[in-house]
Amino acid sequence: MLSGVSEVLSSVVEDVSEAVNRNISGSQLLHELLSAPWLRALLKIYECLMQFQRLSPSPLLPCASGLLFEALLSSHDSVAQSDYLPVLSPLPDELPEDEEAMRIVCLVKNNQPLGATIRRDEVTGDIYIARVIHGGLADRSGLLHPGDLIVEVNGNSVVGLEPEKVIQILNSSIGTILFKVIPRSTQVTSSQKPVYMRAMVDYCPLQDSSIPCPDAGMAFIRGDLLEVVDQSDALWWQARKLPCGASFAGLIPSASMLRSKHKEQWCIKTRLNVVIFSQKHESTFFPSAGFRRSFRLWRRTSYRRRRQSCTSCSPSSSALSSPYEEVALYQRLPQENHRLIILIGASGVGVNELRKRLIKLNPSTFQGPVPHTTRPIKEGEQAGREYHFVTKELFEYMFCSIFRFVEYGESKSHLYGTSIDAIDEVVKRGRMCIIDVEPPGIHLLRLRNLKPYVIFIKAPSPETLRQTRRNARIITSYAVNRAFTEEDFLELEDTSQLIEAKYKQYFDNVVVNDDLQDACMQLCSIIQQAQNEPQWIPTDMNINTESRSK
Ligand SMILES: Nc1ncnc2c1ncn2[C@@H]1O[C@H](COP(=O)(O)OP(=O)(O)OP(=O)(O)O)[C@@H](O)[C@H]1O
Repeated sequence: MLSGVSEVLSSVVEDVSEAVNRNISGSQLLHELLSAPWLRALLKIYECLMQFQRLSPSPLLPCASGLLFEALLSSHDSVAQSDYLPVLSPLPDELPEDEEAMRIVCLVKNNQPLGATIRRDEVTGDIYIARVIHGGLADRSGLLHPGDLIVEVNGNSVVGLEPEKVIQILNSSIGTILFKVIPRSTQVTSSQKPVYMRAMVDYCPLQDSSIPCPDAGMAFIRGDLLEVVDQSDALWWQARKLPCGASFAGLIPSASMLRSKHKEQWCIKTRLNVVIFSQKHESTFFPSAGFRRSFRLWRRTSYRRRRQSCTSCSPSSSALSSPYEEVALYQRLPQENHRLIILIGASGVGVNELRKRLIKLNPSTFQGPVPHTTRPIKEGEQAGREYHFVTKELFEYMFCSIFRFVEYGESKSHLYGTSIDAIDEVVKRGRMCIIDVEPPGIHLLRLRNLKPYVIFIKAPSPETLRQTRRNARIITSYAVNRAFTEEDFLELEDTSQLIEAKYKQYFDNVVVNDDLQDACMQLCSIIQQAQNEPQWIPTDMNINTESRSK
């Protein structure tokens, strides 16, 4: 009867097809429905199930009796969805305390150094990883750490070997290097944020006998911007030079290390009776008497004397105390005061000429500070326009007690000077203050509210000076105003180099004053950038507050 369901269906379909032939309305639709394959398949399943039921099947395993079909399918689904990884047996509870886990590290050698230094324990003869260079091969592998004990390199036991011998094995390995190491029991994970610093001294690892690994050392010169990525060692830091070229860092002496090195060198030199710098002059950061012609006074007679005092290449006392200066990126906001623009250069190079031209070019933007003087006011002059006319007592008070002068000088028994207040006045008025000072004057102006941007006006070669200064006049005293001589050109180049060598760490930019027009245009664009684009500035601009109050 059950198998007859399909047969009944077939005969019904036959009848319906006859009705289709006779064009009876609706028969076509009914025929299609009854001939549908799904209906036939469904009937087939039904027939099979009925047949099984008739046979009364029993479960193969006794425990499976009573299983519901849905439960079976649900079990199948949950098994199919699970991951079954091999389960490791648990560690025994009583492991011996001196049990050491060995780690096998495989590094693929490329053109870069491995980026790790080693040291030998003099007592045990064990070889350890001393430091891992940031960004190097070993660091990027994440598998070698300072303090790891190296047991084997490429199958060679290194215990008791001289570090040089281990290096030899490492250097002679081609392709991959297999280390067997016992990791340091407590791993120190260093997650230091980089600190940005400007180098205030020069350093060359090849001339430093104390560096643990000269090959890993990084040379730098004053003014270089360094990204210090690791300061975990008190003596040796790791850093990269910015803008960043290398992917891995180099070793540099820490600030305290450099301080003691320079102190040592300084002591040796003073013992040899070599005058490195005028200690009194540098420690107070106060410029020697003498000032630029922008004060309408003359200073050139002291040219050679000044050269000795302010352009010696030796480290200054400030560099000795802070061999690195921490810096941060600063972007001036439109509502903030403009940064002070300082022009520095050898006397006669054209600093004053460039400054005057900039102001003439855009008098509503650029302005110089009004100097103070003790001389009496002349006819046609206006107080606060040409000069601030003050008494000698007030001038001396400003100079001695409140340290308000950036530069000062005396001419024909009258005192002249540029004060910080006069600079402040220009800045507060929303103008861009542009000033030329003697190099030591930079220190006094490194103030948070002024955020000075220092541009070095460099002398071109004597050859270019000869060509460009044919019609220029040099004023060597009130009485002498003459053409440049060959000696002036050589001296200009010489002094320019000396100033650069000593003060370059303070320069934000350099302009070579060859063609006057070009130099002026270059200055304009640099100043624009200084005011509107992010620049690295010392994190603490008030560094002179302390020295000035001494
Ligand atoms: N690029 C240049 N080409 C030709 N002449 C120049 C150039 N720069 C400056 N001069 C001329 O050189 C002379 C000296 O320049 P300036 O007075 O500006 O020197 P300075 O650096 O301010 O030195 P000081 O502070 O001793 O006066 C001036 O006559 C000036 O016009």
